[in-house]
Amino acid sequence: MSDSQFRIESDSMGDRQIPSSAYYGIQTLRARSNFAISGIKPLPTYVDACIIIKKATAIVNGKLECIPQDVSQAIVQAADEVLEGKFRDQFVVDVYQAGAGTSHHMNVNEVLANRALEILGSEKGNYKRVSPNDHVNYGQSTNDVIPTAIRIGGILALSKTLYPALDNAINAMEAKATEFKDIVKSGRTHLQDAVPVRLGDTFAAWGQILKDHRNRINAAAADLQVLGLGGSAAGTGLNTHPQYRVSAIKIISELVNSPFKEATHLMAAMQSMAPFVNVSGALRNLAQDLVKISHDLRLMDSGPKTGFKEIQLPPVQPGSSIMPGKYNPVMAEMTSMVCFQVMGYDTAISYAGQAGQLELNVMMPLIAYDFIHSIEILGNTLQSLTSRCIQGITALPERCLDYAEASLALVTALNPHIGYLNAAAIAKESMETGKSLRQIVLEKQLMSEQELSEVLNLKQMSTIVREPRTATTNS
Ligand SMILES: N[C@@H](CC(=O)O)C(=O)O
Repeated sequence: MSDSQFRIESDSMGDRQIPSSAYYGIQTLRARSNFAISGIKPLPTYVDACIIIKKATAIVNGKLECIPQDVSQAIVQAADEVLEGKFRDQFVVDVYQAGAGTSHHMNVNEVLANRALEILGSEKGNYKRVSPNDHVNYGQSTNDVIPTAIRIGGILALSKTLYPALDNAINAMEAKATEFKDIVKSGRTHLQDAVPVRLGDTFAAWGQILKDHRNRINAAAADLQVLGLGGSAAGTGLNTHPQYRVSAIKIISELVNSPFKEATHLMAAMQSMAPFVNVSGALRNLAQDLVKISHDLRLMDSGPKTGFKEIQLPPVQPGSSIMPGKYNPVMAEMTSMVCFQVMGYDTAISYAGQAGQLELNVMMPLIAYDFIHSIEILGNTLQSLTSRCIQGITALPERCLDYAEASLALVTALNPHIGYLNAAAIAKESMETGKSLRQIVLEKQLMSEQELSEVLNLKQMSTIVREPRTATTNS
């Protein structure tokens, strides 16, 4: 390549050739060659969060005359361009990188500085005019910017991806609860026949489970609103203007449209990863119940000829490369796998979360990726599961009723009338002789026909007991 394809940049370690077209600079270049680890680049939401911080700090540092006005404006314009989706291929440092995230942070500083230089009519790399460290990073350190960016990234991912997906999933479950409210099916506990339930209530319960998780996640996420920006390198705020912190956080709140506030103690906000561990725990909790739900969907859909087949999941693609006409519960299978990944991320986040030392936790790049990715893949999964599976589920009411009627656990309803031991003997005889519960009870003259019909009423048995009904019964 000819020299014009490169510019020379220098740092404390010497000179390096940088491709002329690149907006990143020498620190990014070094990090890129040091960390050829996973090939995974920073998540766009994480880049957004970092750029939002840089935009807010450039505005405030300009107003406070810590950096020149024109430089401030050019950085803000550069930040806006990145937020619009430009220069995204310039964020190139591997997820597994320098502790604390200094490499990604410098990548952000360099891209903004070089684009700001262009906006001001200067050459990329002319860092005397706009410096990644002295201007874009004025009053900041990786150590306060990155924990702030993870918080903002978490809030962005929750509000754009996970919350809407959870709300859709909850609505879909509630719609199915209404649609299937009269369908009686056999309950199963220990995977053995149990007393009857309603298919609608199965979906209503899942809706409630998801609602409870949304509340848990939302409660845990309150901690993400507390920012330690302004602490700079060690939480003391060295090199920051006294009015910078409050103003920057105010602007961030406006940009994200979410009410952030200052940390009570900047060192605490820098050292402790507890907010991420806490939200990640809530995500893990959701993932665990989602695994349960997706496994239930697979069981209830199993068949078509040799399984439960109480419900039909909508076929979305041919299931087999060799078995023709087979449709597999692929959306539920995918859901389980994503949930296992979320649980894995939570384990990694908890290891990283306890690995802080003295003023800093340097494991933040891992936390940033795993935390934001967890939220996003859970959100995307729920969105796809809802639209491609839950909303299209149909029921097979006769199949459900057949199982419910065949269940020996129906005998449970006889307990209050003939006692547990008599009921157990009837169930045993029914199992051994193939006679129906009804036939045996009548043969033994334990109850009248009319009494039996009232007690062995599957609709009644599967209706959830609620306060008014209890009150009527008691009165
Ligand atoms: N993480 C760096 C500081 C920085 O990049 O701002 C350190 O403490 O060495």
